[in-house]
Amino acid sequence: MKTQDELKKIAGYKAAELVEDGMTVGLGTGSTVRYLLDALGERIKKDGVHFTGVPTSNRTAEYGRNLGMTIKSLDDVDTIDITIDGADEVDPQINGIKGGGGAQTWEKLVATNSKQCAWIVDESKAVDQLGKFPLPVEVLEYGHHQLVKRLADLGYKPEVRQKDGKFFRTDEGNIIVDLHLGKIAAPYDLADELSNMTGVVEHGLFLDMTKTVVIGTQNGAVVKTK
Ligand SMILES: O=C(CO)[C@H](O)[C@H](O)COP(=O)(O)O
Repeated sequence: MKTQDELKKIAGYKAAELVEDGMTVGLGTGSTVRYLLDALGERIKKDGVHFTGVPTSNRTAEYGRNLGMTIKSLDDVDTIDITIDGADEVDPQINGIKGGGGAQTWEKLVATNSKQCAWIVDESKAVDQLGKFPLPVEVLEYGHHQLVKRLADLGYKPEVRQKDGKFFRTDEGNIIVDLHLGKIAAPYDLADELSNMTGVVEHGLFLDMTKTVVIGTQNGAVVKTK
């Protein structure tokens, strides 16, 4: 029986095959993406593959640079050929929840500006319905008390994310409110509702953003497309 970590590695290494010489590649964030980066680092060393990485977090930028990758900001590239990123939950329509690592705003910006996207997950992330994983919402600190109250009044069970006894901070210096929804019956409506709330920077519902998911399973990598 392979561990969850081994399944993440299977997905990350498989997805590294999607990267071709000369591409500009959006690089996601998280522990599964680390395996992707390791695999790409090996391809740089062994095969001399050259690509430009556009990171979705400072963590990914640093990890990639240490592996010898050329790293550029989204603002310094014209197009992104493919973005490969992790996810916290993926449903059968290949919609997902992202932001467990608090990077969903940059992740969505990079994904939105990519010609194609692929997600890499271990099989525990494949669900029938989104919502068991708390939905991360990046918000401005200013006014967050009022926003959290509003979210609570809507029944969304908000919780301000903490780290080491302080607010968790995104790379933009904002805070994260996790919504404990249990299940999301109408993800498109919820996405619109959250996007329209003043003070919300970006939420972790990623709808119709990718057609491909690479799943690490006990039987190897399974690639699902729609
Ligand atoms: O959205 C993310 C970070 O904001 C990650 O992709 C997501 O949380 C999955 O992480 P992991 O691969 O560590 O399980």
